[in-house]
Amino acid sequence: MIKLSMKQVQAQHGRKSKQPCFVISGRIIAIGKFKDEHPGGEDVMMEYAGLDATEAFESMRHSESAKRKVLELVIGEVVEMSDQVSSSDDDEKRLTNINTGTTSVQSPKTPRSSSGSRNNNSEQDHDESRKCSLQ
Ligand code: HEM
Repeated sequence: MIKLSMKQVQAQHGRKSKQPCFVISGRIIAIGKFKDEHPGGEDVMMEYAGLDATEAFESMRHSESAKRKVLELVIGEVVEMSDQVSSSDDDEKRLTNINTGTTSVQSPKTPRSSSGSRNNNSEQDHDESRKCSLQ
């Protein structure tokens, strides 16, 4: 079972992806195998690739067996990444903000040798925060 945010479903499982999926009731559904057999046609299925198809699915008043079929095609669930972050600790919040910001662009250009002058070597690279992850 994979866990993705809605944005990731959109980015990784859209029409043109290897494994198109849509979401029904928070479940990520692989369209591929079933789309050719779908009594309502392949096109309507692909139209929702990468999107939330819950309303469309419900509005067509699918039968119980159609609903069971949906469950067979589940490959994962949608989680909103921001919900996963523990908010119990102020430090964590701060690190998370850094993570979603621009931390990755710290180039380690601290000249150790050559010029010899260590004057302004403010070693900001000690920043442990980069180890923090959103998972
Ligand atoms: C994995 C998801 C889906 C499954 C397993 C599925 C399955 C089925 C099945 C078994 C039927 C035959 C009638 C029934 O038993 O209810 C059906 C009909 C239909 N489905 Fe889906 N469906 C899915 C998603 C969708 C979506 C997203 C749409 C978009 C609108 C859609 C549109 C339709 C339509 C229009 C029909 C009626 C076809 C007709 O009677 O001519 N289905 N579907």
